[in-house]
Amino acid sequence: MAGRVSGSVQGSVDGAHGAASVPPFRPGLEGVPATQSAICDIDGQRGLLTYRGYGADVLAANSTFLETTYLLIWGALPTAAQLREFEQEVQMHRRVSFRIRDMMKCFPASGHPMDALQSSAASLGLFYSRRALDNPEYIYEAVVRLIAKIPTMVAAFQLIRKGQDPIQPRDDLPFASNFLYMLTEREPDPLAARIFDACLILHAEHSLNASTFSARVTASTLTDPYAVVASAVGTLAGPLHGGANEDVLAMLEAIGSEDQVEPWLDQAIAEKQKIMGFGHREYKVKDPRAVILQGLAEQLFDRFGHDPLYDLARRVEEAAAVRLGPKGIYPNVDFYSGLVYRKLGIPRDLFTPIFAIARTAGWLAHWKEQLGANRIFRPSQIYTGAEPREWVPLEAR
Ligand SMILES: CC(=O)SCCNC(=O)CCNC(=O)[C@H](O)C(C)(C)COP(=O)(O)OP(=O)(O)OC[C@H]1O[C@@H](n2cnc3c(N)ncnc32)[C@H](O)[C@@H]1OP(=O)(O)O
Ligand SMILES: O=C([O-])CC(=O)C(=O)O
Repeated sequence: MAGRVSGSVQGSVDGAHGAASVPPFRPGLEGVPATQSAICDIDGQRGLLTYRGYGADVLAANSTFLETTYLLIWGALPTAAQLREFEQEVQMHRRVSFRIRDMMKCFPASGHPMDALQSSAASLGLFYSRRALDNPEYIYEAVVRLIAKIPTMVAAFQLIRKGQDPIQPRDDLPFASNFLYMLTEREPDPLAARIFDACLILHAEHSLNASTFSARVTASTLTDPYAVVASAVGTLAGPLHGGANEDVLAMLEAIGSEDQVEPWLDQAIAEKQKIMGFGHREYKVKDPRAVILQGLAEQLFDRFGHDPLYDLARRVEEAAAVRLGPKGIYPNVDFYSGLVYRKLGIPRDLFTPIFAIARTAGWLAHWKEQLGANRIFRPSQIYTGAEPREWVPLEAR
């Protein structure tokens, strides 16, 4: 049967017998504006990314993750006093209830840390479920709690699954250093901490990507911010989105050596496989974040020793440019981030949870923006199922 649009915008899909004009169906909503937003802008032809008008490259070089979080959520750079207060509040709320830690001890150690994070993020709603969505203080407190506690939960699951007790956050350490400390039980090298903080800035926001769209749809029902973040975490986990960062390293290992790059790519492209860490709905050039992350990886290699997987990654980029470049397919943010995290000694299945730590800033900025001009998301669909038909009793089927 021909598709039929359900809902209040009626008319035929092909326009043959309906007076109302129906927007064309675009799989994946490609090019369809689904919201208005003042948070982030992407110029996908020139490879430019700004948060609230500031270049992401400028922020990565000069700001901190908490300052950038403030900027994203409240729209302007904080004054020194505002930043100090925000940092102190976040620091005071880093601890996670022993009940949540005990719950995490019941999770299977073999489970993926993104699943552990989604469940623990949602569980925060059990403790702080009050919804005062029109109260700026409630918004501030919820932002502080989520930004502060998500990293603690990621680090806690890492230690719990190794059979250890989670360690408490260190009040004397800034955000990035404290996370690395909670993960590794060692105070990180200052360069490593600075580079990690820059990675968080680069992953903090990216307009209406799949997980942020999820966050906004969930927010539009006026549910609590813990449910908003939990639904976004679940969306980020998929291999077409944030989950690609761990698959990139698996792909590089599968390729194995530089002489295998071209035959491996040729076969993968012939089999219509997606090359992980390549391609983007918005960018038709190399993702500007990939350029910066590559530079950060090189800084780490200069200081802590080279990684031969990086040479392989560069060969893949070169060979892929010839084959996929003409289609506008280049490395995205996930291509080089794993090499940075690997050099920092972070286990591979924590790459996407780290992405989630950073993106919580963007999700919350969109949550707040959605609440400011809310209308529930409820698009229409094109029905392609059966025409109304007669019920057939079980014994007659
Ligand atoms: C944080 C992030 O989410 S960044 C993205 C992380 N995801 C990945 O790295 C996974 C690999 N990449 C992809 O799957 C895609 O490029 C996405 C999901 C990022 C974007 O998808 P879309 O905009 O829907 O592009 P779509 O999948 O329709 O691809 C368009 C064309 O480019 C090709 N293409 C896109 N990405 C790739 C890729 N990574 N490798 C090979 N071919 C690709 C498709 O096969 C398709 O070709 P065709 O027109 O000949 O059929
Ligand atoms: O924008 C997208 O579709 C995916 C992405 O790069 C991100 O979320 O950082």
